Amino acid sequence: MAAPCVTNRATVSETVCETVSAPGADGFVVCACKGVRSCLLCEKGPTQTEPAQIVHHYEYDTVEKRAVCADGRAAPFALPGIFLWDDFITAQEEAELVSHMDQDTWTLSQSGRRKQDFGPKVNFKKKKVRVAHFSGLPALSRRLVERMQQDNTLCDFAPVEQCNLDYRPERGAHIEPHLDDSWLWGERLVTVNMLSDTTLTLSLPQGEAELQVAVPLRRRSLLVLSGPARHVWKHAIHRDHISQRRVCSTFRELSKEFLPGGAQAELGSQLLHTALSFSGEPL
Ligand SMILES: O=C(O)CCC(=O)C(=O)O
Ligand SMILES: [Fe+2]
Repeated sequence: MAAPCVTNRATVSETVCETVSAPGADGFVVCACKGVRSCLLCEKGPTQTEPAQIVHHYEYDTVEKRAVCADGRAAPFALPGIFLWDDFITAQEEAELVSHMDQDTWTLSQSGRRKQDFGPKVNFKKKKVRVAHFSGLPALSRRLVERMQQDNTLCDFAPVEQCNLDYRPERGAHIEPHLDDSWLWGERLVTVNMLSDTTLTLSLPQGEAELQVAVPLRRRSLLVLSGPARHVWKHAIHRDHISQRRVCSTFRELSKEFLPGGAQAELGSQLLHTALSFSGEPL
């Protein structure tokens, strides 16, 4: 595939992140980055870079549902597995949701993010799930889940986990390109985007180069990733796509192994029962 819309991508090399004990400008006390992750609190100078990589830039056309070369010089291609629902929530619901989140504790996470988790405690490496402290999805999510189920794409969507993330530009918050787990988590990843517009970047190696597709995420919209967009393309939120505070809630369903007929169906049913009680407190 010819793709002339190109830049060089400098890859950040490992930044060892010390714990910062003084409060930052925004009142946060420590940084939680580990390994290659970093944020503006722990980056004390320019980070070292590895040789630049060629990147071919595309934009996701939400009407045609395909990736279009940013300068129009290469052929568009289909990118299945992206569903966008604009104005999924109202401005009033958004304010209420974020205000509730802000009454709970936000836990520091990697790459300058903060998070709140409503779900089982999971060790993905050891493939262990602990249900003990899980009390369900938050009460306010009941209405959101019921609304999701009104669309064909999500009519049988039954989430067992909700993760709220808080991204702020002053912390350089972002999320590195990654694939979500698919041992425990099922086909659809559903995210509600709040407080500001942003861009989700999908990436795929292409020989020595990389394809990147910018997917616009409007404030108050809902995004579903499935199929190739969930399992083949990595997803990321780049630091320079966070220009104002952004909060999102990601809902995840169970994989086949944890559904009726699967080897861990009993555990799955227990998780679903708890999740959909909507009486959750953050872990
Ligand atoms: O911030 C987002 O929209 C994506 C979050 C994400 O990819 C994740 O939590 O796995
Ligand atoms: Fe993810």
